Amino acid sequence: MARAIILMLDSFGVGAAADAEEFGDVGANTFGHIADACARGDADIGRKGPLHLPNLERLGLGLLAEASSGKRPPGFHFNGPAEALYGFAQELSRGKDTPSGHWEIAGVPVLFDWHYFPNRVPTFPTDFIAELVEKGNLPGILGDCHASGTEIIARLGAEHMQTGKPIVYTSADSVLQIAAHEESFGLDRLLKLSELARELLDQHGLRVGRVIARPFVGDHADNFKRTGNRRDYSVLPPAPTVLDKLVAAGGEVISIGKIADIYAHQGITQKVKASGNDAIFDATLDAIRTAPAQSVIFPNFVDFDMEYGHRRDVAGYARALEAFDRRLPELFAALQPGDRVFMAADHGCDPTWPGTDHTREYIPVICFGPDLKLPAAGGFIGRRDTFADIGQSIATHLGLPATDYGSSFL
Ligand SMILES: O=P(O)(O)O[C@H]1O[C@H](CO)[C@@H](O)[C@H]1O
Ligand SMILES: [Mn+2]
Ligand SMILES: [Mn+2]
Repeated sequence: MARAIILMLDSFGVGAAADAEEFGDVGANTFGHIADACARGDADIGRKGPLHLPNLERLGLGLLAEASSGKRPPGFHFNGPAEALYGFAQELSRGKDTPSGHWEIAGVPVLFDWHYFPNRVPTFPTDFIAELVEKGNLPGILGDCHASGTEIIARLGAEHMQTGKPIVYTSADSVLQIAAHEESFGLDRLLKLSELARELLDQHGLRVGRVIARPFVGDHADNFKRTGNRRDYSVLPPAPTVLDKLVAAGGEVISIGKIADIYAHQGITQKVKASGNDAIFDATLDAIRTAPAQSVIFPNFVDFDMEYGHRRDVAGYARALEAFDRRLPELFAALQPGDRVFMAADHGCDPTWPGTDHTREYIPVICFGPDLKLPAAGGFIGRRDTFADIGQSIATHLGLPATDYGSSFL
């Protein structure tokens, strides 16, 4: 029975990509810089000492990071042979955003330019905001700027609760985010407003990747906290992905966490709601135990990005990686013959880098399965020219029509 499990470690980059200069990201390295900080003793909060990822290390993580960044991360001494195919990939898509990375992994790179909002105040077009205010029955909006989502709710959350004006902001990504209080503004109202924003952007011809609803709770700047009720409203991928091809062939695609939102609910047959890396890991194990042949099981481990990368929380990122690694034996035990696990990321988000945005990096590519025969010479699959090599390998494994981009490493 053939199945594919895609473990998306959101933002886990392994060193500046060849074109990092165009993004101001020369020298960025999410994995390498976390390992450096841990080795220096600078990430001893809730954990201690060098970064310890023994399971990922045996799958080739240290080896591939040396190949992608030119430097073996400190503490990673395993010289192989790795228990997986391992390599790293360059992104073909023009943006370093989540949809571009995800769609490319599924065989569809984004070769057009998204619309980005300029880094000035106001950031959004005035006619668009006027229409949003009118059609959304709003007293106005707050924000209208670039911001980090946690900082802006601390700064404007109280005013939002007093005035009823939602907080509308963006970042270096092609996103429009709306933060509003779950109770005082109302979750349903926020979701409807986000849908309206999506429609209006499309009508205004603004090719914005996602509108993101960011509900939060709390009653004071010190305790405002975003909840798991986040929703992303994406445009459709520009061509059928390997997920669409599997669905067309009668297979199952099981989204765990925010995957369904990222693919605009296309090429998905089951949606499992889960929030937080641990709950997502649990749901992944459940799906591995029950999914039929011809399935893709696709979780996104978003905490790496949302809770630690964007927050520039190095110790938190290290803790989350170590927690993920500790749970891998549960996954190994649940796998069945014919299963192939594809471990990847969608972009970088170096927690030591200036600002709070993503970083243009290579992603790790790791593939293993209980009955996958590894070449005697070792499983290094080199530098892949596009993330789409993963989608193409999935198409090969599941016997689906080839995707337009990528070459299979299986
Ligand atoms: O700062 P927060 O609101 O977490 O926003 C981040 O999350 C967005 C979507 O992943 C990114 O575009 C980035 O701006
Ligand atoms: Mn992402
Ligand atoms: Mn992100």
